[in-house]
Amino acid sequence: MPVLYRSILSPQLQSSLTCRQITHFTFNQTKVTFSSFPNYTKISCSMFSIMEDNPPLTPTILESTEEKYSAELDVAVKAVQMACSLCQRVQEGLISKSNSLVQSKDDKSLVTIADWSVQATISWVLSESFASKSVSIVAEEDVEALSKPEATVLLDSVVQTVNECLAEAPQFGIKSPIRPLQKEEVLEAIRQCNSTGGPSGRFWVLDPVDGTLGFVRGDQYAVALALVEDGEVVLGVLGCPNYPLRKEWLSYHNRYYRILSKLTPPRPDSWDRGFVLYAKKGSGKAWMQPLLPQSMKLVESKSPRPVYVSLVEDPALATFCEPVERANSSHSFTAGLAHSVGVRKEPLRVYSMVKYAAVARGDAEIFMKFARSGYKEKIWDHAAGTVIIQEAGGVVTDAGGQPLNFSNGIYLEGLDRGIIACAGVQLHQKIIRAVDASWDSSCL
Ligand SMILES: Nc1ncnc2c1ncn2[C@@H]1O[C@H](COP(=O)(O)OS(=O)(=O)O)[C@@H](OP(=O)(O)O)[C@H]1O
Ligand SMILES: [Mg+2]
Ligand SMILES: [Mg+2]
Ligand SMILES: [Mg+2]
Repeated sequence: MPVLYRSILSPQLQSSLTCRQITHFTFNQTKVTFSSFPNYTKISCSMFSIMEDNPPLTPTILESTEEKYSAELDVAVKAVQMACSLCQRVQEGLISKSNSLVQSKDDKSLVTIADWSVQATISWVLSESFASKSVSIVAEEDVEALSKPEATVLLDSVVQTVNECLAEAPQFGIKSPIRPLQKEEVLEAIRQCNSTGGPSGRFWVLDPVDGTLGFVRGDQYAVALALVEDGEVVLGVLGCPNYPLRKEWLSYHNRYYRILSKLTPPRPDSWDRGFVLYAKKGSGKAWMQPLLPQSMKLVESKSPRPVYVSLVEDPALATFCEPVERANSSHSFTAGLAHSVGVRKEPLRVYSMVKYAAVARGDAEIFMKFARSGYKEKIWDHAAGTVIIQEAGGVVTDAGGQPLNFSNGIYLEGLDRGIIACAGVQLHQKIIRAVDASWDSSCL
């Protein structure tokens, strides 16, 4: 059994080390590094013991990552909190009024004023907060449709929505602009998110509204922001404004359960309805913060708390989640996989990266996505969720067991077949083996 010598860790880490955190180190003879989970080099608690004596050879002393990226994480969480508030307002408006503010893009997917407004707002906040460093952002939306002469009403709505949100910024600890942003400034903020990523340097990755279909249906959606440095996701922030009090509600359509179910609807101020999850790579922790702004009365109950993946290893007790739309992931293939590994529960079909949140929080054990051949997964659909699950103790790879590659532009280049995220290594290995066994006979 390999031995992890406590003395080779920095003093700060020595004192804060817990069993769960140790799963976040990788080990080879003389060096312990924070996990990037290359293949299966991750070692789990059961695979080594902790010794208090001197290390065998001259070890590398680990530095704490506590300080690094703290300023970025702080701003990112606040920006996502603001974005969640913006989205809640727009979603209520969409459901109660009209659909005129929902547009179809060239690929027939949807975009709404919330998508553009969140992108503009977060872009503005990041640029203002890190003015000294040039801020590079990869994001989903562009200004093409918004800049057309016939899009004046749409653009006006976006400008208004952005300004309403920025006016509330101080409640989230962010400075408002000195005057409302003009149309051209809003367009510029959206346009500025034109980075194409890559293997070196630092860039933010933003999906302003992930699961736009869920959003317009009054259901689940997420705001996802990540920071990538030298090809690695170092921060992930995931806002899930509609995440319900009880996990069973995740699979219900919001309006459906509001109208038809006898279940008590989630209270707007309750801890579990809506939150922001976040994690810093290598910290061994993922955190959940309820939605702000904080009501003064609830300040104490609104401090962040850690989340952990589920400890369930028995497939029969595991829940797997997947996209709602068959067009986005093969339900029949995942049903076959689930059956062959012994998963017996019905799949939890949920829009957006809320699926990553469900695994990170321990509400589900597995997330699988197998898009049709030819579809290339985008980095903004996975970056934030990946680091959050990993830091909460889980595993995220492609179907070949390789880590997702965020270093090659806007797509997850080289992705082998699909994405598999699991609470634990054992479940993950079982699914990877099942994919290999059934892939050739699948029609994917
Ligand atoms: N054909 C196809 N195959 C796979 N994936 C696709 C496809 N088309 C789009 N997308 C991306 O899927 C994102 C939505 O994923 P979801 O998990 O929310 O899907 S689902 O609506 O629950 O079915 C969605 O993110 P948003 O556009 O941010 O909503 C897209 O980036
Ligand atoms: Mg989209
Ligand atoms: Mg998306
Ligand atoms: Mg989106």
